[in-house]
Amino acid sequence: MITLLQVSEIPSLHAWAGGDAAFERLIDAFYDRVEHDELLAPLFPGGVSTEHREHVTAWWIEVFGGPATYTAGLGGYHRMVNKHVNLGITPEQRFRFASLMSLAADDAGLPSDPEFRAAFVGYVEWGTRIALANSAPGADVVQQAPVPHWGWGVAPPFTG
Ligand code: HEM
Repeated sequence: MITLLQVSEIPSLHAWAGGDAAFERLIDAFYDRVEHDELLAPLFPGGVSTEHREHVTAWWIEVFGGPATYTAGLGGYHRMVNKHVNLGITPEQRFRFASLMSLAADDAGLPSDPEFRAAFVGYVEWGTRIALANSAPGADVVQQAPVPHWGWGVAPPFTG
């Protein structure tokens, strides 16, 4: 028998993933892979700093429904978007970035259920395509927007 959750009972993706600690593991695992990747490492000369890892972790936590620390303390969407301006990300780099994110989710022991991973890769696909577009030289970049709040999409968590 299938149990349907009331909308108010559906956990955030942040809670389902395991809270802040899960995103810290995810982003560390991701950048550990980036540092050894021939396509992505050149974007981070000298390696990926602890500060960068912490900032990106805060972004992901906020997007997935945790505390809004990136907006409150780091500069929000405006800061993030300007970090990508003029990077000139190639389609190959975008695809590698998205692929390493999925592998890092396994490395970090994030939930592997189909619903969570569908939402996860949905955000990765969306975010990397926006980063690619914004990074093109001369791109018309939207400077101010709320940090997105990602959700479960069409498939809320399966509880049996
Ligand atoms: C879901 C997609 C993405 C998210 C959520 C994301 C998130 C972020 C955030 C939050 C920052 C700023 C960190 C800070 O505040 O200091 C950042 C910087 C950066 N991102 Fe992304 N990013 C994405 C896609 C990409 C892609 C596809 C690439 C390249 C292949 C990329 C390369 C970089 C680089 C090189 C920086 C550092 C720039 C600098 O400090 O000068 N990002 N990213």
